[in-house]
Amino acid sequence: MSINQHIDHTLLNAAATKKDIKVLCDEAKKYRLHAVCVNSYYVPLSKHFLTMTNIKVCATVGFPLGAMSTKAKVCEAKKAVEDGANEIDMVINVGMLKSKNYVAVYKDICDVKLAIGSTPLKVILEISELSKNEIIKACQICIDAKADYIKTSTGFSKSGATLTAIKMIKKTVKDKVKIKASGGIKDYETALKYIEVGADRIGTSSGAQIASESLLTEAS
Ligand SMILES: O=C[C@H](O)COP(=O)(O)O
Repeated sequence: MSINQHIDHTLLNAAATKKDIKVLCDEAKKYRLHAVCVNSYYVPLSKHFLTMTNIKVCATVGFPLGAMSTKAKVCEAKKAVEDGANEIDMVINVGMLKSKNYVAVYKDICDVKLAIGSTPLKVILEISELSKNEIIKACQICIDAKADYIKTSTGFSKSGATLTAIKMIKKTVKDKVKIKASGGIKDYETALKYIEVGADRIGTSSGAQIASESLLTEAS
């Protein structure tokens, strides 16, 4: 499979306009990317721009802090799926993980999972905020909660994905949960490295750039 089918082309800035979402969707169509990833408000508009294509729409939930009530996340996730979202990217309750309230973290994920049925659920850990042990604990909770993907980062914290973290996550989850590397992945070469160490999906605001570089590389 070429790299374009691993890419969630992402636009999550608060100031993103309808025009910006159209550009995002047009780029996803041009390069036949796997999905666009947008804030949940923009799901209907993205579905509209992607009509008659098989490009998925991922909606973020509890983004970017993950610090709201589980009920609020459930409500946002349900509405996004009703609006046509094909995948949900939710942020864990980072504060509860760091407080060792693992039941709250688990329940937060389980309740969203239950609310969205068979829609794939990606759980964002925000690894830049976590120690190595906290990342491993979060991975184990994601396995127990039957998350479909572990996603490293929101792209809104001090740093994003690292190859070291992906290797550690892969070692912990093996093939039980897929991995989405995200945050700071800006070029084709870097994206490939993430796939080589175990990422199944790349979340990036540089999806068009990466896909265009991959075409140039294949052509040369
Ligand atoms: O969800 C993915 C991230 O927001 C993308 O991060 P990025 O803007 O650093 O590419």
